[in-house]
Amino acid sequence: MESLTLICTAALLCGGLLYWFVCILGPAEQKGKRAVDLSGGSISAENVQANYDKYSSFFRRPKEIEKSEKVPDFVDTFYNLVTDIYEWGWGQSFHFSPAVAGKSHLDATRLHEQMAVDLIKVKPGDRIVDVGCGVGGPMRAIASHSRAKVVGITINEYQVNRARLHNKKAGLDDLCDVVCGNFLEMPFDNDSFDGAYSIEATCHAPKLEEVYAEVYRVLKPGALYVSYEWVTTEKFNGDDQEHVEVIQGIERGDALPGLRSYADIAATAEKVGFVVVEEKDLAKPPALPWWTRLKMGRIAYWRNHIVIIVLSTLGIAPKGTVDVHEMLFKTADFLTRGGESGIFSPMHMILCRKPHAASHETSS
Ligand SMILES: C=C(CC[C@@H](C)[C@H]1CC[C@H]2C3=CC[C@H]4[C@H](C)[C@@H](O)CC[C@]4(C)[C@H]3CC[C@]12C)C(C)C
Ligand SMILES: C[S@@+](CC[C@H](N)C(=O)[O-])C[C@H]1O[C@@H](n2cnc3c(N)ncnc32)[C@H](O)[C@@H]1O
Repeated sequence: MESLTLICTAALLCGGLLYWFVCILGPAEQKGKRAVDLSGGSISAENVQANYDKYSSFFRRPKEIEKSEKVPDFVDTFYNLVTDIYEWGWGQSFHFSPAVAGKSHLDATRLHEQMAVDLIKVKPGDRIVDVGCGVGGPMRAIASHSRAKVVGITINEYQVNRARLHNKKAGLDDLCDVVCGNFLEMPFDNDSFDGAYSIEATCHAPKLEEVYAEVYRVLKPGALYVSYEWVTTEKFNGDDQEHVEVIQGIERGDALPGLRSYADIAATAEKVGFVVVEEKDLAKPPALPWWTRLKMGRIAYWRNHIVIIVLSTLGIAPKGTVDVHEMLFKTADFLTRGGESGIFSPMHMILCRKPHAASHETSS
């Protein structure tokens, strides 16, 4: 009898512990993606490990990543590896946003996205482009908020399929369209959009000038473009070893050919012909820290790591997923350090206008 009680108590305790581990510690962010569905995007399961090794080798030989023409391919590989983990552990919007007192992460994310489309002043029925659209979290929020037609472009085919699926499920496929392509050579006509935005995407361009010039080309004269840029701030000191370690950690874990300084953004926009209307680091106080969400998730990341190890051992998650997750785990720490020290911002906002003619409009 006594051993039966012992067995029952132990079973109850184990069940309780499992429930706490999986449910109370926080289910992964989005109901849409489950741990058992984690894949290597368009990469077949048996090639995930090799592709991860190839991705990390770019950083072992720094010269590789400096070759601009290789960057889009390398970014595509990165998003094959991380897209499912992002969706599972973060949601459908692949960006940060300042925390907002009394609001959930999801609400804060939506506010940050709506601000972008409010800034470019579009009307219902206007056609706008989302430059580097991910799986379309921002696109859907922006289309519902503005009733503008949004065309997203991403280099990653797996994301195109995910985004189309989500658009359909959300009943927004009449307003949202997605194409697979390179934002350095967009498959769109000159002067064909009423507005454009990019959220934490142009940081992947080897040369910012090239992507800004493309956005400029496809915008109608008079139209506005807003971008949330990843930058090093005025607090970054290239002679400080710790600063350099943090910034290189961010570059390695986020497929960046090299973070640029906040001071270069407006000059680049002007160089391609834009008139700069406004420039502001949205991470600066009184905005609340964007990195608290990342920092607070640490216990859940441990839980996620164990789940991934188990799934990978059972052959459910592709071999290599553990390495990818470990890389993201480290990246979360570098990003948090970048935010806390103030040397890095993922939301340096620049708002620009394509002038009506090659006129002499001046920046405000
Ligand atoms: C703009 C970019 C991506 C920004 C963020 C959306 C992502 C940057 C780091 C990512 C993550 C780090 C830790 C992961 C965690 C270990 C895992 O268990 C669950 C997913 C993470 C939280 C993941 C989610 C997305 C990020 C926050 C870059 C690429 C230009
Ligand atoms: C961090 S994600 C941000 C996605 C989206 N803006 C969001 O906030 O959810 C960066 C996006 O830029 C896209 N991207 C990067 N380089 C690109 C390129 N050369 N051409 C097209 N898309 C690119 C990636 O495929 C990815 O969709």
